[in-house]
Amino acid sequence: MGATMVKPLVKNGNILDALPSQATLHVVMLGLDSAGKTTALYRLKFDQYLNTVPTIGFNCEKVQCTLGKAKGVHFLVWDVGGQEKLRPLWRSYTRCTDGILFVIDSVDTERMEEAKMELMRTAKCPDNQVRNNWNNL
Ligand SMILES: Nc1nc2c(ncn2[C@@H]2O[C@H](COP(=O)(O)OP(=O)(O)OP(=O)(O)O)[C@@H](O)[C@H]2O)c(=O)[nH]1
Ligand SMILES: [Mg+2]
Repeated sequence: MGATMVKPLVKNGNILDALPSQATLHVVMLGLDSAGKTTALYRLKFDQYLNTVPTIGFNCEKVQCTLGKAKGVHFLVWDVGGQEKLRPLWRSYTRCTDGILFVIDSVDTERMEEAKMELMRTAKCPDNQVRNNWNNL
């Protein structure tokens, strides 16, 4: 499992240096079905590997960073179902978010091209272009 940030919050410099303390940032987790999104979310939230079922709709958890430069920052993580029939809905989740995590199952080589296509489609969406504006936080 791996993840790529396709909507960076700042153009230059360390993203963690730019985070206001005590901020709550909205992050959307995307990726093909069975990529491991919900598993990763529950690992972040509960520090455990839990059994999952395919997500129809979304899961949402607030995760607080307790270490390092991001200490005190909260992330509201939206984990959206990755089945093909659900992917047209991704845009409505990414439109007003601070960041996107794209999760890939690195051993699923047969679907790597499909994952790449969906990642590129997400990255090219005009709503998801880089913005460099902290005024709304
Ligand atoms: N071996 C291994 N299995 C994993 C890993 N992450 C997830 N899995 C398994 O892969 C399956 C799918 O994981 P989910 O987290 O439900 O996948 P998802 O991306 O949320 O899938 P959708 O909700 O359908 O979009 C489950 O059986 C997990 O236990 C991992 O890092 N390693
Ligand atoms: Mg899921």
